[in-house]
Amino acid sequence: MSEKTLTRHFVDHRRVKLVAGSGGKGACSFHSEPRKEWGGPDGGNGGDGGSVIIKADRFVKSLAHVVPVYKGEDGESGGNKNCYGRNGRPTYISVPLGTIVKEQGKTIADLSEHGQEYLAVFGGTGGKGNRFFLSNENRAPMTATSGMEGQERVLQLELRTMAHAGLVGFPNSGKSSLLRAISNARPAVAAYPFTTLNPHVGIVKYRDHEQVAVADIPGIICGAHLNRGLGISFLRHIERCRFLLFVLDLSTPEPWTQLQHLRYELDQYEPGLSQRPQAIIANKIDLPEARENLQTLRSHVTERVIPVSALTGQNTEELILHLRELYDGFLQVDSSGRLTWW
Ligand SMILES: Nc1nc2c(ncn2[C@@H]2O[C@H](COP(=O)(O)OP(=O)(O)OP(=O)(O)O)[C@@H](O)[C@H]2O)c(=O)[nH]1
Ligand SMILES: [Mg+2]
Repeated sequence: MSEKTLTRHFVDHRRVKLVAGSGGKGACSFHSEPRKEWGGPDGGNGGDGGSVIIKADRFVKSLAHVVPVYKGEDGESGGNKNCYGRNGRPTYISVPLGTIVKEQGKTIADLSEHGQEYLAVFGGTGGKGNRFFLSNENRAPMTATSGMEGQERVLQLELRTMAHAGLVGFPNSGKSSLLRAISNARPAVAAYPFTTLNPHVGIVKYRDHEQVAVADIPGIICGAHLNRGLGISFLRHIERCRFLLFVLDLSTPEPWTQLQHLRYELDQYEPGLSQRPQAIIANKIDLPEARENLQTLRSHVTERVIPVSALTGQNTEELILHLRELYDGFLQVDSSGRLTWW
């Protein structure tokens, strides 16, 4: 599948209506000779309706296949000879890891582990057959109830890419080129802004088999929080990143002002987001004008600046090593000793 096709089919939010299955009807029947000792009511209960369950699946990468309405399977009606109706089977909606389930804007589930499930709507209970109503007072009940309706809900699904580090930068600063240079990911690269429309995650592999996931997201411009460019809604994809890699195009005049703008836009999305542990990547160091800007950039910022060329691969080792330092530093901070990221 070409990059363009992938782009078109990537969906990171969906609104879904879920209706669980209704319970089956209880049966009303008698075996022969009612009112005699050996006769009597034998209508079985209806089966319960099937629930609808949202399940995280690491092989699913987008919400594109999620349809607007899901209807759970209804329970079967009960039958004579006290036969119970079959329960409706549960309906599963497979979603990518990192999917948040929201109801009226409030988060109600966060599916971040493979196989994790959220039972979104319960199926209706099956109706009772007339056998259920048999009592000493009433030896020939004629009552059978219908099953209950399944629960109904409208939910929003939102995908938040899960990566340890997020690449943040202006369009054309070389984020995708950098991801290609340091990882196995192959996002599109082109000399026009907003080439990247969807997040891509690349895995940086180390000799000791440790793996660090890095997310490339669309470029941000001044006023993105006012919906300029592609806006900032896709910043949801770096919300979970533990550290940020600001990618600056060092060949542009005053690249440090880019950094200020980026931080401002990040904080508009979520106050304090720009303060995550970070490194500044000064890209395009292969260009002469970039080399001139490097010293001035260093004098403008206190954070570590790593000059690289995503195009030639120059100094990408330093970036890869620093990424590992950030990653190891985070693991030490996590006093629980569990390698939990999200
Ligand atoms: N000379 C030079 N050009 C680079 C370097 N890195 C990227 N480029 C070029 O810059 C242009 C943009 O690169 P991309 O990697 O697509 O930039 P991006 O930041 O992902 O852009 P958007 O997806 O639009 O946000 C391409 O023409 C790249 O070939 C570099 O280190 N040196
Ligand atoms: Mg890109």
